[in-house]
Amino acid sequence: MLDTILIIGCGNMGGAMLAGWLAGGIAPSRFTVVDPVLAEAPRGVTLLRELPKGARFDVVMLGVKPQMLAEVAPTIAPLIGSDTTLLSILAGAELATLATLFPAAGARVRIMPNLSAAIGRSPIALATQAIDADRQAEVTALMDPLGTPEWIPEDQFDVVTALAGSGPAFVYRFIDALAAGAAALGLDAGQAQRLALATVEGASLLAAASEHSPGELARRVASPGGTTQAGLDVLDADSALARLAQDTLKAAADRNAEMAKATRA
Ligand SMILES: NC(=O)C1=CN([C@@H]2O[C@H](COP(=O)(O)OP(=O)(O)OC[C@H]3O[C@@H](n4cnc5c(N)ncnc54)[C@H](O)[C@@H]3O)[C@@H](O)[C@H]2O)C=CC1
Ligand SMILES: O=C(O)[C@@H]1CCC=N1
Repeated sequence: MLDTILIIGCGNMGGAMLAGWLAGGIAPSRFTVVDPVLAEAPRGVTLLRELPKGARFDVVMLGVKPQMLAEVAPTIAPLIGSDTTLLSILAGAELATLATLFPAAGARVRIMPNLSAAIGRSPIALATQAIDADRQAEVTALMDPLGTPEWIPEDQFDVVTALAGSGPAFVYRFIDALAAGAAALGLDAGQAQRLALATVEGASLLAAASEHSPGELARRVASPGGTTQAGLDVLDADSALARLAQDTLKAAADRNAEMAKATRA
């Protein structure tokens, strides 16, 4: 059973996952957080400034910056034994690196969530090696309150990190760009922001709930010869948006591969 959970590094992403677990009804008493900077932990969660000595946890989740892994790993390794499931959300930290740094772990799982874990709506990509089926099912169950867990081959982690991990930032830029474009055309800036956000929220929810693909939904918005088609023609000219999206994802995926190289132990 994955009852007790130690989170090492509870910043933006670790904090979002903790918030999602608590909102999903998991008892706060199951969580211990180690973070030297975090001002306070949610009620009922134990907050430590240093790693506990001699304690054992069913799950140890790494939530520090990837650049810190080599420095902190030797102090974390004594906490990890064959009864420990090691989870890592570190972009670019490969399973082979985790195996070198934490050889005693009973299981090691690489995870790529995003900040929507806080509201239980994150894609959760997972990769592992040589895990027994029961423990894998327990990890999936632990991730369920955070969104939609999907096990994927590790060699797809660069692109999945770009899409699912970094993706919210790209969507936020798109919202801002829509709002700025509308403001430039004369709409009040605050109103433009509200309308842009509500439009993206409604469109996403409808796409998620609909039996139709996003492409078909776009077709349904666009009356032939109407306003939408005039706008789509700009996005589609020379595949402008598609190329921009691909270039954006490629830059993020390439950076993830570089970070993996730099993090390799
Ligand atoms: N921010 C995001 O949307 C996503 C981040 N990630 C990954 O999550 C990890 C953390 O990223 P963020 O939360 O954005 O960074 P962050 O800087 O917000 O969080 C890192 C936390 O680690 C703490 N910390 C520093 N030294 C420590 C130590 N020695 N022991 C324990 N805690 C320590 C810091 O006080 C901070 O709260 C990274 O490895 C990143 O690749 C993965 C997916 C999405
Ligand atoms: O920007 C980063 O490196 C992390 C990984 C995915 C989202 N944030």
